[in-house]
Amino acid sequence: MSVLLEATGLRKSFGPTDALAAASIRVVAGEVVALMGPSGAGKSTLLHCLAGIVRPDEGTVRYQGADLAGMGDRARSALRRTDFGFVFQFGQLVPELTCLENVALPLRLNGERGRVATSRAREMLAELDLTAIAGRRPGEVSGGQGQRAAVARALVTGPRVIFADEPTGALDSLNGEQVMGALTTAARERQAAVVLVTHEARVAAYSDREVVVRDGRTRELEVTR
Ligand SMILES: Nc1ncnc2c1ncn2[C@@H]1O[C@H](COP(=O)(O)OP(=O)(O)OP(=O)(O)O)[C@@H](O)[C@H]1O
Repeated sequence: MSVLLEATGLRKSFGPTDALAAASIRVVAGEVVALMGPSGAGKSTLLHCLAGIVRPDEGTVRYQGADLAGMGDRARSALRRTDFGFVFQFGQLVPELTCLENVALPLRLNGERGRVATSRAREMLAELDLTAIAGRRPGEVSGGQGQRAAVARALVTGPRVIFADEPTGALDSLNGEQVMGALTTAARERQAAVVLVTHEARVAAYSDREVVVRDGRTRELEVTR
């Protein structure tokens, strides 16, 4: 199995708060990893370090062998656009754009022509059973539909890793199940890895592997599925 991401000995402080104390993790191609643990344990900070959004004070993050700290800001931003996808708790779709335009947006930002971007976005929405809402704005769809559109937007560029921070945190359990089902099925079909932050066991149950974060430290949990 090829290692996509490898973080070792991560430390990160925000003023007097040690968000990460000694965090290490490996993510291989195509696996779904859940970062579990109590509120304030450092899960989101770890996710942000892995995605090159936050720079750790100590330790290294390697993506396909390349140290993120050794890349310039532009190279890191380009990597986030081409190789990574993101799903957050509150979708963060652009409210003025339709769902179709939202899903096409990452392709447009990567320089894809409008017609090609629209047609791929349409296919992605269809795959997630969202054709009916293509022309609606995020304010005109349900929370679950909006989150699935956010999943479509994260997947449309064909990323190698999808980072999902509490993607079902604002949903009821039925919608949460649908979003997790859509995210993990589509990711597995594409051999994309998913790094998922959650504190809910039923959400973590969609993962292949659980890593517990406590007081900024990581611990691998043995799970049998
Ligand atoms: N930008 C920031 N500035 C100051 N403190 C921060 C910042 N980001 C995180 N922290 C602090 O670092 C610690 C870890 O936060 P983090 O968000 O990583 O935890 P978490 O496990 O994701 O929590 P939750 O489950 O509540 O989202 C917390 O004490 C938090 O208050």
